[in-house]
Amino acid sequence: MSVKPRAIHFGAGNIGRGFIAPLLSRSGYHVVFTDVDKGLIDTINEEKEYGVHILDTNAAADGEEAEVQKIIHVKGVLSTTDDLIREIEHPKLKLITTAVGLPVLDKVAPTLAKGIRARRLSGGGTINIIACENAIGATAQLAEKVRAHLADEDAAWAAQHVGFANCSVDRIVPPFDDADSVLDVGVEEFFEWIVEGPSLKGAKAGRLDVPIDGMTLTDHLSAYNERKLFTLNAGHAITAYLGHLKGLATVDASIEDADIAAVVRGALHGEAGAALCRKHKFDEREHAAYIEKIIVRFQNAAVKDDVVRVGRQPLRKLGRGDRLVGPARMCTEYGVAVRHLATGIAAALWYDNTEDEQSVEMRRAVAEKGLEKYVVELTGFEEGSDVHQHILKSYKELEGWKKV
Ligand SMILES: NC(=O)C1=CN([C@@H]2O[C@H](COP(=O)(O)OP(=O)(O)OC[C@H]3O[C@@H](n4cnc5c(N)ncnc54)[C@H](O)[C@@H]3O)[C@@H](O)[C@H]2O)C=CC1
Ligand SMILES: O=P(O)(O)OC[C@H]1O[C@](O)(CO)[C@@H](O)[C@@H]1O
Repeated sequence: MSVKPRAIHFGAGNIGRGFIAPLLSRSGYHVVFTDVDKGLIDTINEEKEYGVHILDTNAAADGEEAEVQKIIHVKGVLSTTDDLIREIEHPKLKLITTAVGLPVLDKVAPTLAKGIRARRLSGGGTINIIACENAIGATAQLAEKVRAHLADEDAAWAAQHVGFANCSVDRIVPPFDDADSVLDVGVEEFFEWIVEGPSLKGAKAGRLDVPIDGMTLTDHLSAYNERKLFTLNAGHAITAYLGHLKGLATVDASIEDADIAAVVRGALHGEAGAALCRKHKFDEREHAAYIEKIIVRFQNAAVKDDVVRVGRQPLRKLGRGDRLVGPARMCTEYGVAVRHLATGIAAALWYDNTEDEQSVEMRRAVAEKGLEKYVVELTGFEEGSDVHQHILKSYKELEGWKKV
């Protein structure tokens, strides 16, 4: 039996293979992927390794080959079988992570509950669970869903032996098909994984028994979470929706457009950034540098990130606490005028992609309910309020941006 500590990662997709597993693997964990996709799990078990290609725009411009990091000795188990429950019982298991998409946590929760019960009955030790999804408090949401499936004695055991820690994950990992193996992934060099330290359980409370190289622990996660979601994700979404409107295919092409870059910079520096600095007391100069570094990441042509990937599921992205309406609401709370963010929200409302169910539902609702009422329903900004008016005004103006 391997003596290595083990980690199970739910979702062997882009973030799982391209971000979380590489950090776990280089920190000495044996990584077990679990996924609903049988073909993917079979391939993981056949190939047992894959490459992480670092997509660096400068190297690509100089005609250099991308650096490839090999991830070896990985294993896969199908998430719908009892093999997964046996993995959760495994005495060497230390950590469970997820990157499946926020709505899928509903499906992961009953399996985790079953695994926690099995672990208790088999005398297993303490584990930690971290949901690496693009949402504030994703692990807390998962914890609540898991508890709903636990019997009292299992819940009592879990309260002692299972840590649920929220986190913020940041690395752009688009779909990648420039390699021979379907398991290979292409990633930007940058990454940031910030985890709520006080929620971790183990030999020493507040930290992992086997630390992860590249993971930062913090006592102030909510500030970092909002900083990331309301900057990286906000700017990314605005770039994608405006790019789509102008008929541009990728994020790098969109951010090269001067009109789009002006809206993105206006939204991030003068609005979301101003509100974040007021709320969390971030140093203004450091925050401005953080924003500009993100814009350089968007400009990375080697990443070739499709606007339809970044704009996927617009209704989720228009959620009240999410990347567009969230910072706009924070602005109103901290006395910052909302203009460019209103343009971003309007651009999201224009997002018309028949292959995206949420886009279809949203465009139908705009037509059936009328924009005025629908904006109130989605954003909570009252009809006639300053932000509501600016969303409507931008929506009209953006019609002129549409590629005919
Ligand atoms: N791709 C990126 O650059 C980033 C993504 N994220 C977040 O990470 C999460 C995953 O995103 P991606 O990796 O891009 O998606 P993806 O679609 O590449 O991977 C998701 C994987 O989850 C699997 N899955 C679906 N239902 C499952 C279930 N019930 N049990 C186990 N596996 C299941 C899918 O088969 C797929 O392999 C999302 O919440 C996303 O917002 C966060 C930061 C960066
Ligand atoms: O994964 P989501 O929430 O649909 O949004 C795409 C966003 O997530 C990322 O994949 C990573 O943070 C970004 O590339 C993008 O802003």
